[in-house]
Amino acid sequence: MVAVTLDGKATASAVKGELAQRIAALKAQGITPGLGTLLVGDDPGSHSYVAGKHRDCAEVGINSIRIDLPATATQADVEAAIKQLNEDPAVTGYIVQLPLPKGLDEHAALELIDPAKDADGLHPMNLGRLVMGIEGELASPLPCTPAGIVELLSRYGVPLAGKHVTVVGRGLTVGRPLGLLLTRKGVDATVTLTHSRTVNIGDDIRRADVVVAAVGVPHFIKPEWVKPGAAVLDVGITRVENAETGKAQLTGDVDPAVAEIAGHFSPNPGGVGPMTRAMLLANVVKAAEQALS
Ligand SMILES: Nc1nc(=O)c2c([nH]1)NC[C@@H]1CN(c3ccc(C(=O)N[C@@H](CCC(=O)O)C(=O)O)cc3)C=[N+]21
Repeated sequence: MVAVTLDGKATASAVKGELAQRIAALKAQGITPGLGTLLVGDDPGSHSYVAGKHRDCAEVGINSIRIDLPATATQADVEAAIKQLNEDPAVTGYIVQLPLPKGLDEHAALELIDPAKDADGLHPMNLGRLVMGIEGELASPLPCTPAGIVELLSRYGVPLAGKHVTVVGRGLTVGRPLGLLLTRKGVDATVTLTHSRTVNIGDDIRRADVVVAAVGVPHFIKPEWVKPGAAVLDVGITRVENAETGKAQLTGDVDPAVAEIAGHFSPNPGGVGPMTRAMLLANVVKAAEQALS
């Protein structure tokens, strides 16, 4: 069997097309949504992701505001930049690109983001609202990668209600909030959240109708662990240097042989990454709409 590809690039394009219409409606009312990014240091991966986010903004008609700080920036520099983004009326929503360079306090930085401008949904108040299952007006913006995963599965008709999802990785941006999202009323999956200290992880993966790999270990998920027909999403990515060319190569968390066992498979790149970016734009548009009402 060859798995159906969960094409994140094409799906993200469709999402962006829908957002462009909502952005046009906002502009007709005199409002242009703005996405801010704060990037600290010179990690090439982070630079490439942030550049992608600004390209997306240009494509759909969102203003972008970019603050880049050198690797030598202090915690006070980072906090001053956050204050500036909180106060800038052109910024509807923004993100602090993670990880911050060693020595800087990410949790302290996230706490300082104005929760109403938190385009990642990673402020403690917004994560708390997600835990509490608050809906409507006060609902938190959803963390972008988890929201992108749920949106991608939904657009391909992969069911989640009553299904068993095994999430591999408990990080702040993917695994931990994904568990919260998948178990919400209306999504209704049963989740096993696994991590580096899980014993016999293959057993947890073999039970799953949907496997989400977000560990950052190249080709960690083995074909013999996957139930035939399961949906497998490859989220983690590692830059591995090619021994011959010396060029950095992107390698996902899933062994490519899994594509022959799975029923649906999201590649990396071209899978969840573009969806993450589309959900970020969606959070900014939603924040602009809410500021209006
Ligand atoms: N505050 C914060 N929010 C984030 O959402 C966040 C973050 N920090 N830190 C790093 C991770 C990683 N991340 C990606 C987003 C898009 C792609 C993406 O679009 N990837 C393309 C390839 C891009 C390339 O070639 O470099 C793809 O998968 O096809 C990848 C990774 C967001 N993150």
